[in-house]
Amino acid sequence: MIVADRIFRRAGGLRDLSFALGSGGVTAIIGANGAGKSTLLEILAGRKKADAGRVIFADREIGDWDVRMLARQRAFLPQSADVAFDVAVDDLVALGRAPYPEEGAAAEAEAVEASLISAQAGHLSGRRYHRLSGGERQRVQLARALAQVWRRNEGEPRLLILDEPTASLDPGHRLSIMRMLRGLSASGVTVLLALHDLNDAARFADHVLLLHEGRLLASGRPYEVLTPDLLAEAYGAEVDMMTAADGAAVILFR
Ligand SMILES: Nc1ncnc2c1ncn2[C@@H]1O[C@H](COP(=O)(O)OP(=O)(O)OP(=O)(O)O)[C@@H](O)[C@H]1O
Repeated sequence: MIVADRIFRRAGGLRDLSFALGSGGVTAIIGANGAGKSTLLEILAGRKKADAGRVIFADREIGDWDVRMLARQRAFLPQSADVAFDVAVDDLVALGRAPYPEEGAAAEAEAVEASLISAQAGHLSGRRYHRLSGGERQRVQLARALAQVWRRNEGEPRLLILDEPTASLDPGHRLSIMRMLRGLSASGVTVLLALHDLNDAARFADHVLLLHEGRLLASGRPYEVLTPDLLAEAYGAEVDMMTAADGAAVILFR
């Protein structure tokens, strides 16, 4: 679905990053502050250019995509998505439907409502965005990204790129959103997200990419990447690994 081939970018510090991700599944990009996660996601989304290397999305170089066609197949939620003007929640989420100008009002309303519900924000319909809390805003922004790739029929290849989508959420909402993203990935949507919560990466990701100082330090299944040695190298702190009652790995930094 998406291939990064020897990505190099000076501003962002990325050095020789290569990997390939198939369709579906959840991939978590982890790493310390400044490791290059946001820069990498923006390059993969086609919003920033690499100085060298290529990104191939669905068999075509990302820069060769028609802008509207790309917007229908991949959505990107930046780390600090916000809006400068006052706007109604539903209108903000409806911006995600901009790549579908042929769509009627009823279909747009259906997409907006479904996306708000998926993002645990259905009850925020009708509110003004600027009167919401930080976590509520983050869920509405996520709904906008979901609306962008929303389909009545599942199965089409789609890519959702999310930069720390749960950073402002309380534990209950965080878990609900991670479960929802897993469900989406099971229906064929490829989910690629930057995460700081390594326990969520352990529990919900199929694949983990560990960045360290702009390089790919490790890539693989969570149990292959989330090891004490690799985490100590990437984060500069010792970790204890435990196992939760449901068998999930629990990572505790000392
Ligand atoms: N436009 C830019 N020009 C110069 N340096 C940049 C630019 N954008 C990012 N950087 C630098 O590149 C490095 C990687 O930044 P990036 O935002 O990708 O890190 P990150 O892994 O997402 O960090 P965080 O966990 O703090 O969000 C940082 O040192 C940052 O200061």
